Amino acid sequence: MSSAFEVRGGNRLKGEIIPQGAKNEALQIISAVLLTPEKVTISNIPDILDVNLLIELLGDIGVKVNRVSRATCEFQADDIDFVYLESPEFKKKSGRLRGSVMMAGPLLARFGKAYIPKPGGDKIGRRRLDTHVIGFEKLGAAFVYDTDDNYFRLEAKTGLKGTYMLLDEPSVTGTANIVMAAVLAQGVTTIYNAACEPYLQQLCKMLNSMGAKITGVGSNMLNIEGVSGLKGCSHAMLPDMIEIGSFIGLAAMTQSEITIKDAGIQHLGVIPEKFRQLGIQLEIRGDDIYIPAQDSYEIQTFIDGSILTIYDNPWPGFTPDLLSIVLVVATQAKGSVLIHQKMFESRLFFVDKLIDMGAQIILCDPHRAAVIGLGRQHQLRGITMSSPDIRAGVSLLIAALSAEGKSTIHNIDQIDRGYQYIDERLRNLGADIKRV
Ligand SMILES: CC(=O)N[C@H]1[C@@H](OP(=O)(O)OP(=O)(O)OC[C@H]2O[C@@H](n3ccc(=O)[nH]c3=O)[C@H](O)[C@@H]2O)O[C@H](CO)[C@@H](O)[C@@H]1O
Ligand SMILES: C=C(OP(=O)(O)O)C(=O)O
Repeated sequence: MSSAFEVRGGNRLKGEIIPQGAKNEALQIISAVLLTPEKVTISNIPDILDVNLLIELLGDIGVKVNRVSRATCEFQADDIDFVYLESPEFKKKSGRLRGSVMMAGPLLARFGKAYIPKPGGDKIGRRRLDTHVIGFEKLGAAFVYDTDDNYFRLEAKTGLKGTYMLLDEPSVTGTANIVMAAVLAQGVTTIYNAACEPYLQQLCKMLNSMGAKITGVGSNMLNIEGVSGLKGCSHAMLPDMIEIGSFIGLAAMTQSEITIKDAGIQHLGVIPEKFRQLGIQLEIRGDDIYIPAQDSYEIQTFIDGSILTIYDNPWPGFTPDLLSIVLVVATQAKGSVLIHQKMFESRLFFVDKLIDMGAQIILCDPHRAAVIGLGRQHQLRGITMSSPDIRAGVSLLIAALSAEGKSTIHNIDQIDRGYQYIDERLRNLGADIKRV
């Protein structure tokens, strides 16, 4: 696969775009197929690197995978290969994505053992697995940590037992992992300070349709009454809220008129409101979001007139995965905003590329960047750059599409791991972008 995008900026885009199925939901849902020997059918699967890699990994460990169409897949986990799970090949491959850690919960629950290699995913700061492992331990599993190759071996010789636990932090993948382990544990598990992103709400909905008994879905206190087995089901992924936020940012930055179709508005939480705080006009039309072409947008201040701060928080707070997008959109707004990325310590360094393009940004420290909007007084300039992580990559792509002249973005595997056919879909809206 080619590894760069060549973009000529400045085109105003126009048209409709349909969001892909949610990447982070897909990684949980596809891991959950390991919980039953029966057939599970999943639809609205995004055709992206991370998800395809997880599906491949499941196939490698013996799950029968039938890709009915690009977006729909049938899985049947009735014959798991534990020898492969301990092999160097598995360690290497599963280390390429973050989502593979969520195979551990289901495997531990159903077979009493699991392995977690050092997970991949974005290099955006420390990403510890303590919440996952301590949660499994509370359910009765023992673990051995191999410090040489960062490998966890987990075992639950006498099965898992339900318990009360208060999580140290509401980890998204950690909560998913513990929930998937607890559904087959003996007795009742209560998880307090649980993450409750729509990804998790969807996972719980799916597990309940398989016969699990989970209550409190959508809150930070989940109650799970263990059952002895789960059956097959069908599940459809929600639209990807991070893609939706990215498209809102794209429309504003390129002064384009775009309709985002079937956006699953009721699941977007504060996302539309954060873009409105940047002065962007959005109209909710049924389940679509219409963004009119806007010559300018002005960042709001707080009620007392002080400078706006946009920061991340666990759901229902604003997702950290959209802060890079908000930051890039602010570079062309009127006014100023402080972007505070609380969760990750290395996610803002990409601003040096935006500064090279002519944006006015002060990186205060690794977590905070002050953006002084250009208010369209001049355009950003195209440059050659490399995408450090998935969301910074898309933010740079948005900057390039709004910039004067040619930009080249390298390391676009980072973008492809989360955004389906992005170049083709942007070309359909009128963007000048090609893979080189
Ligand atoms: C595959 C997947 O689903 N990835 C998502 C998942 O990653 P993931 O599940 O890995 O992220 P976690 O929720 O575990 O936490 C992310 C980081 O934030 C820190 N943290 C977390 C909670 C908190 O209250 N305070 C805090 O500082 C953690 O220490 C960690 O460094 O959730 C992240 C946080 O929404 C998203 O960025 C990732 O896109
Ligand atoms: C950080 C992200 O992904 P991952 O957790 O897979 O690295 C993301 O989706 O923005």
